[in-house]
Amino acid sequence: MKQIKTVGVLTGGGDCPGLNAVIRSIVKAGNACGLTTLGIKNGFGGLVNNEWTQLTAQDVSGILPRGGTILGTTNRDNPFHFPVADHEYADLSARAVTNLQQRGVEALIVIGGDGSLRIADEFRQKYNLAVIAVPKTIDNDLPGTERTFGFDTAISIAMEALDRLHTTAESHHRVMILEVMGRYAGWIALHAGVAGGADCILLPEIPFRISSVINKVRERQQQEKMFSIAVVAEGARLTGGSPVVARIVDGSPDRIRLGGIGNQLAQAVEEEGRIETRCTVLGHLQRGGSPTAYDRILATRYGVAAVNAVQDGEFGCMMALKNNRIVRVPIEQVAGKPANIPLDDDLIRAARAIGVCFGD
Ligand SMILES: Nc1ncnc2c1ncn2[C@@H]1O[C@H](COP(=O)(O)OP(=O)(O)O)[C@@H](O)[C@H]1O
Ligand SMILES: O=P(O)(O)OC[C@H]1O[C@](O)(COP(=O)(O)O)[C@@H](O)[C@@H]1O
Ligand SMILES: [Mg+2]
Repeated sequence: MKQIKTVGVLTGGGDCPGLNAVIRSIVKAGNACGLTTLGIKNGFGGLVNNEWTQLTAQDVSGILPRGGTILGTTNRDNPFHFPVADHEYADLSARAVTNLQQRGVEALIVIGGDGSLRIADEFRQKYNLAVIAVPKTIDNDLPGTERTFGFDTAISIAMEALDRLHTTAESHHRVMILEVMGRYAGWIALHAGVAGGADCILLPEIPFRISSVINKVRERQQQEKMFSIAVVAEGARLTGGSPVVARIVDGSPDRIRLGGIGNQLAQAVEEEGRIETRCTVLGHLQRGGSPTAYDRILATRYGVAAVNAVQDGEFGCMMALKNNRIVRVPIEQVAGKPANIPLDDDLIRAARAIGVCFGD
């Protein structure tokens, strides 16, 4: 087996805490076995536009606790459908492959989510490119792994927001609604909701009724709890309805950005339930800042595992957490597959058992 000497690494999609920890881990573990790591700036856009940066031990020094990505990222540019002019696209994937070859890059490590995985898989299929993926996203919406890094930090931030909303809700006898991210999956809402003691948790996986939320608020009032807290995932929807779209992002393959359900819910609860209600949209705070200890550890393990896969010459795989071990799963098994919360999820059951309302 030919030993690989140079790898490229890029970060794709929305940023998330722990990206720098993975980059650091790849560079350090790579150095230890004689591997040179080159950084590609700004995700797949930078691969097409030939934007590179060196990644030596010095370059990654001190980045473990830093949020974001030192490489930059984008959730737009897809090399197979690349924006070349206004509303005009071309397949520039061959140029991306040439750019890799010219730098002597023999394998590409993609740190990304579902969108990045699809692109990595297309490079593997069409060019037989040696790709390895590391599962990144605050949304935890990737199949094949029990955890993506970034998720733990996001739920910790959302939990703290819920703690803070509790004290003001209690003082004013109000309903407080927190809208969290997650795209079409409810992982952030479910985990933050349970950790933050929410009374209602509204998920994309379980369409909800306003009346059910109001009933929960009233039930609590009868128990002399004059305030209630609800967490709503940005992808949650009313029974028979669709998710609320906040904006359309041109040039992004997944053009839809969700958001707005929290304010709609607040208005409905206030009008129909006749109780003062406020909504907070947590937004990009969930993606910013320093990773938790859990995410730093997971990110470090993923980085080392990616280098091990390069050393073993095993490509076309995503690093995954299974039973607290890092394993390799074929990218083709996970790319393009949804990763929603199963309805019999243990945490949904536990939450129901302690009286949490899911709006159904
Ligand atoms: N359905 C899709 N098909 C092909 N490429 C996609 C798709 N969705 C997103 N992408 C591309 O994948 C990259 C990452 O996008 P995004 O989905 O936002 O992030 P993530 O990798 O975290 O899921 C971007 O370059 C984007 O253009
Ligand atoms: O940064 P943008 O374009 O507003 O995108 C927001 C979306 O990105 C996320 O924060 C992360 O999603 P990805 O991991 O797929 O990039 C979603 O939770 C949210 O819906
Ligand atoms: Mg995604």
